[in-house]
Amino acid sequence: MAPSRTSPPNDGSADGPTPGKSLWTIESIPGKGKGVMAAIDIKPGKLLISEAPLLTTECITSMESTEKDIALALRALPKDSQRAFLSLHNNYPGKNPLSNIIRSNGYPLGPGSEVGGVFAYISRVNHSCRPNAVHAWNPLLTVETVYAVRPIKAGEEITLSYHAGGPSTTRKEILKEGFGFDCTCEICSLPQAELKASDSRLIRAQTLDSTIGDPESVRYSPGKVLKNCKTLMGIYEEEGIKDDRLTRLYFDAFQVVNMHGDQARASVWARRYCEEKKRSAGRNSIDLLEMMPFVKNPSKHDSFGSTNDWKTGVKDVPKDLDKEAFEEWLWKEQV
Ligand SMILES: C[S@@+](CC[C@H](N)C(=O)[O-])C[C@H]1O[C@@H](n2cnc3c(N)ncnc32)[C@H](O)[C@@H]1O
Repeated sequence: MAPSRTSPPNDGSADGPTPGKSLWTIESIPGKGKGVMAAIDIKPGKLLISEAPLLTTECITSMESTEKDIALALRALPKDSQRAFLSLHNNYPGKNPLSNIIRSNGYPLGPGSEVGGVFAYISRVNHSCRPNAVHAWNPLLTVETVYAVRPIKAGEEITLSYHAGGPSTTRKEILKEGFGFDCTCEICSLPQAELKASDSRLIRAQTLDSTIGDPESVRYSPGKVLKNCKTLMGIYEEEGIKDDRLTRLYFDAFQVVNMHGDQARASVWARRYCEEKKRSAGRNSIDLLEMMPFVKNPSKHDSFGSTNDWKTGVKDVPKDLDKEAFEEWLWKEQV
C-alpha cells in the first residue's frame, strides 16, 4: 500500500472529527486510482468529512460555454483550491478536461438538485455497493458531510454509494453507463455462489420495495405492506445495508401506520428515522430536523389518518415490554 499522502482537516465543526487525530488518509488503491482509508477504528455515527465544494456547476451559464465558464470560476479560486480541483481524477480524458473532472467527481447538492459540487476530499471516496459511509448535502451549513454508518477498521477503505440498489448486473450496467467504470467493490467481487445469493436477496428487495411504495396497497392492505417492510428490513440486515435505503424504509413504515391513524407506532418509526439520520447525516441534518416534530405529533404529518382502522395515541406506546415483545407489538404481530 502506498504511503499516506493527505490527512483530513480538523475543521472544528460541532460534531467534527476528533481533534488532533487523523481519521483517514488518501492512498493509492489497486484498480481504483486513489481512495480514502481509515487510519483508526471508526464507529458508526462518526463524522468523517465535512466540506464545502471547491466549485459548483452554478458557474455554468450555457451548454456551449461550459468549459469556459468553469475555467473562469476556477481562476477566481485560491491557488491551493485550483490545484486540488485540477488534481482530481478524470475518467474521460481528451476534450473538455474541466467539464470531465466535474463529470467524474461531482455530487448533486441534495437529492434531485440540478446543482453539482466537486470536493477536495469527498471526491476521493470510491464507490461500494455496500458502503460503510453515507454522504449528504447540508443546506443549513452549506457543506457536504460524510458519516460512518458501519464499523470501519483501521486500514479499511471508506466507501460511499454513487448509486444504490439492484442485483449486480443492473448495478454494473448503471455504474458503467452513468459513471464510466467497472465496479470492483467487495460485493461485486464476491465468489460466484455468494454473489448469486446476494443478488437473489436484492431482487426480492426490489419487489418488496415496489409493493411498499404502492399507495393502493398501503391503503387497502396495510398489514401486508407492514409485513413486507419487516422482510425488507431483514434483507438489509443480512446484506449489511445501512445507507439511505434504511432511513427510507423507516419513513415508509412510519407512513403506513400513520395513514391508518396509529400514532403510537408512527411515533416509534419517526424516532427510529431521526436516530438513524443523526447517525448518517448529523444532528443538523435537514431531514432529521423536518421529521423531529412528528415523533411527538405524527398527526401533523400529511400522511396521517386516511382511515382510523389502527387508531392509537402517542401515549399508547407500551413501556413495560421486553425488546422482543416490543418488536412484536411494533410489527403488529401479537396474537
Ligand atoms: C469520484 S472518483 C473517486 C476517487 C478516484 N478513485 C481518484 O483516484 O481520485 C470516481 C472514480 O474512482 C474509480 N472508482 C470508484 N469506485 C470504484 C469501484 N467500486 N470500482 C472501481 N473503480 C472505482 C473510478 O475510476 C471512478 O470513475
